[in-house]
Amino acid sequence: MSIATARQAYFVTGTDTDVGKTFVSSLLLARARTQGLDCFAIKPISAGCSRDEAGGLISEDARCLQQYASVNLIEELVAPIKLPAATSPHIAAAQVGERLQASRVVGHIRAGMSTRASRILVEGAGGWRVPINVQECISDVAKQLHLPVILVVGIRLGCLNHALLTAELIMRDGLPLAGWVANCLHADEPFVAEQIETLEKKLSAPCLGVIPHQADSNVTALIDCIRWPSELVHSLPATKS
Ligand SMILES: Nc1ncnc2c1ncn2[C@@H]1O[C@H](COP(=O)(O)OP(=O)(O)OP(=O)(O)O)[C@@H](O)[C@H]1O
Ligand SMILES: C[C@H](N)[C@H](N)CCCCCC(=O)O
Ligand SMILES: [Mg+2]
Repeated sequence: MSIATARQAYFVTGTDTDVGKTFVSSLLLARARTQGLDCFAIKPISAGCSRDEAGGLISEDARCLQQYASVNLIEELVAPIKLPAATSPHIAAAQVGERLQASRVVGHIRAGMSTRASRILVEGAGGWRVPINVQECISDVAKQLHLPVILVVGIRLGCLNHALLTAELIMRDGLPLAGWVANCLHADEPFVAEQIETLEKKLSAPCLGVIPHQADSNVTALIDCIRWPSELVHSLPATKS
């Protein structure tokens, strides 16, 4: 098995909710797919699910991720925990009389990850320290999985503080930050280049891509804007012997 086809799995977090974790994960899947790699993503906790005609819960994130995956997982594996309220997972769970537990969430993810693939993503819920119960956060799920982390930075005013705090916490939690992605959420955002330059200087992990605002949300047109962390390793210049 070559390095390119060896299994690589990452936990995808963001500087906040709605910063493009699903969008960037879809883009990474689309890229892996064009490289002929087996890939899929799991969205372990989906809060804010809509309802189908039969009253069943729909995880829009999971549907989007499945659309770009090349490995077709059953819905229960892609989106094992679906909650109707569009709020923090611990509140959404309490609304339906449930209590989430990191070890059980991890069990669901491991079940999904037992499917063979070269590239696997696990999308978090909101940002790194989003509570899943009174004691535990979504970061505890990532920690128990021991996965390297990809940080999606939604480029907007305030993202520098959020990105630097998140990167610091990921490393303090003992997980490697495999890379970060600058996701341009808005077409008319001022000082985009300056903010990205600041992050390049202050974050120790590599930038995996700068994703422009894409009005029609068509990720396929953007596959050259991003790299998987392993691709950066391969693009490093060879050392002289
Ligand atoms: N580069 C972009 N260009 C245009 N629209 C974008 C871009 N990135 C994200 N969006 C849009 O912003 C919205 C939020 O993105 P997304 O759903 O990926 O966020 P998220 O971080 O996954 O949120 P959640 O915390 O709910 O999982 C979506 O409507 C998405 O299509
Ligand atoms: C419902 C939403 N789209 C996310 N899935 C959950 C976001 C939780 C954010 C909690 C918080 O940081 O205050
Ligand atoms: Mg999402």
